[in-house]
Amino acid sequence: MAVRSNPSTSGRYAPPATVALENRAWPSRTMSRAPRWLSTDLRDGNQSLVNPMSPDRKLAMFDLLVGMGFKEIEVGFPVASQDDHDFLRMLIEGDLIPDDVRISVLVQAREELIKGTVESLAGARAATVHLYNATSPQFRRMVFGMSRSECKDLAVQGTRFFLKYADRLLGDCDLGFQYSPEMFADTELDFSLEVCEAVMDVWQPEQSRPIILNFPTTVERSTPNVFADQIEWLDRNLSRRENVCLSVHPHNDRGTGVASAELAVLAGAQRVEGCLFGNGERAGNVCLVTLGLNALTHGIDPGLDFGDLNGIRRVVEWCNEIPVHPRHPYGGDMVYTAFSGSHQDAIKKGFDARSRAVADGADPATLAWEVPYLPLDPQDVGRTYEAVVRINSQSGKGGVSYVLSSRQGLELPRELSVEFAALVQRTADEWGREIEPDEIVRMFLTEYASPRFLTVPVTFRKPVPTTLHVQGDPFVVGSDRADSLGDLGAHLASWGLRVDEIRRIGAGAADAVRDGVVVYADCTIGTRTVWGAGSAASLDIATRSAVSAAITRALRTSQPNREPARQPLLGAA
Ligand SMILES: CC(=O)SCCNC(=O)CCNC(=O)[C@H](O)C(C)(C)COP(=O)(O)OP(=O)(O)OC[C@H]1O[C@@H](n2cnc3c(N)ncnc32)[C@H](O)[C@@H]1OP(=O)(O)O
Ligand SMILES: CC(C)C(=O)C(=O)O
Ligand SMILES: [Mg+2]
Repeated sequence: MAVRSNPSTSGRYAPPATVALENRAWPSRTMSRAPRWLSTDLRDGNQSLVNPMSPDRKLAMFDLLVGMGFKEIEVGFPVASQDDHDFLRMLIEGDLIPDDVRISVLVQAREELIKGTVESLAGARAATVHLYNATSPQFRRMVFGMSRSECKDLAVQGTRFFLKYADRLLGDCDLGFQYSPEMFADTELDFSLEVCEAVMDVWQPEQSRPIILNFPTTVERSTPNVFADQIEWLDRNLSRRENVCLSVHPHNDRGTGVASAELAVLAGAQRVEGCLFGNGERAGNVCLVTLGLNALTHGIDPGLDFGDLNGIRRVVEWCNEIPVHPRHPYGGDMVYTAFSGSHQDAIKKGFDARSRAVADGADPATLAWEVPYLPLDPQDVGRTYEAVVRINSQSGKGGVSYVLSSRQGLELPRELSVEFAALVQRTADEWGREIEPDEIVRMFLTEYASPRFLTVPVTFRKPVPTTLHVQGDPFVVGSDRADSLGDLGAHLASWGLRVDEIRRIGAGAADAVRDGVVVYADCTIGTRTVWGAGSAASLDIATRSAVSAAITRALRTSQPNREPARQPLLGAA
């Protein structure tokens, strides 16, 4: 087969530009606090949708953002469409903007559009006008047909128009100003700086009237380290730095929007613009959920409330009419789920260690989160531990034990869990699908317990050599009060059981043993070791039930044509 030549090697795509930056500082910094966030869900997010949001969807998104704690929200491009304009008016006239929230609106550097934008803000208490024009060589050449100085002049004139109309029309508004050199990442750095300095010469930032300079990777083309270098270079070279809020607006065309934002913050960015779940043009704006929860998992308060992430996701999906990917960091359906055996084993051990620490007095609210394979405690984002472990043919004993323990409070002895996990795995292979937790519980009870004997006392005619694994406290339940495990063995022998050994397992606090004990009997029947399980309020009945179950199993499994487990087991008797 002929191999086609790769276009990247034929000169059609160029390697990224690099930045000559001496002694770059960002690689050795760590983030110590969250940046300011601006949500552009209602602007960059909305402008990228097949169906831009209807007014009720816009309002649901706005309420969500306010509820999460966003203090800066770009609510639209009011001169772009009647819908955007009307929504802005509704927010202002309906007094729907909380006092501590600043709205922002986007506009091109064109006089009539700036005038219309300023007019649309009449009555607003606090607002930022966000002016932009592209500055890259490609745009100057192909889109605007402008020289560098003409392109700079576009930004300068735009700022002047803004001042002119703002002074005339918005006397009482606490008005902020933001400028973005669109296509910043593709623009010569010295030219970006030149344009921003010229804009600042007009705006004259001061402590009481700062400026937001916002640097977008309008189309992400470089690796995040290059963007970080660009931002650190600006951080060093911008004048009036103390009155500049250095903001970034990463897109995700190369799939590195989050990394670009994080490295940019290390490089000096103080503010990040993005969208929830990474909605936005093409491959999206940077995802603010990921950024916020990345901060949280480094012990940094993101200043945003992610406590009901499923609820947040539902609103976002409804507004955007785009589903969130099941593997989306932190918010996807499957991101707290392990199917594979070794992961499940480690997760179960992690949870067990946590339970032990809590039982020893540790406060779960401050106990370090160390459960393997789970970067975040699912409960911190309103998820449960329910789906942390799911069972299919890739699963092992750790996962199966986790399900029985978390669902039913059953703490299986190791040898039994090995045996049962093999049965589950064979069944999953046979069925060719995931096995639900209830099916696993049912499968265990069907296989190892003998409901008929649960409450019926049985005397064994032939002694059955047995090792008992007792979950619960045999000394405080039922009528089998005994002073030691040795006494207990003697007592059980009086019922015809030859008990070779009694082992204690489990803490005994789980549902299954709250009112009694669970006994797992490891019986030697003929030449075989056969397990049975029984649960009852008193130890002797639980034991006889377990041994009876083992004998029944021994008979059943000695039949040559044993039927495979029937599918589905849910609801089976
Ligand atoms: C990277 C981003 O996300 S930027 C935001 C993009 N968002 C949007 O564009 C959504 C809203 N936009 C719109 O609805 C429309 O573009 C409008 C209403 C703003 C303007 O509409 P129109 O003037 O009819 O159309 P259009 O956008 O095609 O105009 C392009 C013209 O504006 C110029 N232009 C484009 N951007 C800018 C800018 N930022 N500043 C000044 N002029 C600009 C172009 O060079 C072009 O000029 P030409 O007509 O002389 O060739
Ligand atoms: C308007 C600007 C900031 C933008 O959205 C971009 O360049 O991506
Ligand atoms: Mg954008």
